[in-house]
Amino acid sequence: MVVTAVEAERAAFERGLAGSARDLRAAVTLLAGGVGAAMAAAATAATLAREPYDVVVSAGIGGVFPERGGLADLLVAERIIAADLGADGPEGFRSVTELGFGVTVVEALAPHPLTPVNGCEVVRGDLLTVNTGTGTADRAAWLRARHPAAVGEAMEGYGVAVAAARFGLPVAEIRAASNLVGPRDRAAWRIGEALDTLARAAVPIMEGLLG
Ligand SMILES: O=C(O)c1cccc(C(=O)CC[C@H]2O[C@@H](n3cnc4c(=O)[nH]cnc43)[C@H](O)[C@@H]2O)c1
Repeated sequence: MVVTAVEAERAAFERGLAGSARDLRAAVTLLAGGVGAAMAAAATAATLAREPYDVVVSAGIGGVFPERGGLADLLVAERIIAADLGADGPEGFRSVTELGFGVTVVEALAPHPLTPVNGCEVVRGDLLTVNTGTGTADRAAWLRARHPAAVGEAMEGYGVAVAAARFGLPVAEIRAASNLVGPRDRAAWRIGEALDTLARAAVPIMEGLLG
């Protein structure tokens, strides 16, 4: 099953699968589950409860750390990390794991091999799940310092990962970079190009995961 946040991402993935030689479109359930980890977790869990699946993929657009990649690159998670789930205080932020409440880091299936998709680089590393999209250099620097292996951020991966784990299933997260993580610059977002990358990556992603 592939879980996106919004319909445009779901449709892009479907468009990509429609071109597959083997009938991947029939083999893959595509779900637009909503924006944010809570919406993603609820939608994923509700769907997983209805029928069995082999693997769950969180897919969509996301922000890329500019020193790790560029716009329209494909980001592949090696780990999915809830980056701002915790508590702030005078000594700084502590994750819920550091507070003794749970797990904020989930190992991900990173499909191999995933070679450049129509000229776009494939960048592997940690993908951060945030509740608030980064909009300042300070926030980007804070995330970078806490997560040196992070390649990008989005808002749903951890929710999908938690739901998949509840059903004993492996999870992957794939993001096509629509924007840079840093000071807010909405005019610089390249959502159309990112959706094209997502469409072109759909078949290699699913072949990499399903074999
Ligand atoms: O308007 C803004 O400044 C802004 C900043 C970050 C995120 C948003 C969204 O509306 C994101 C909603 C949607 O897109 C994914 N996404 C894409 N890029 C990012 C990002 O840099 N940080 C977090 N989420 C991102 C996200 O997964 C949501 O599904 C607006």
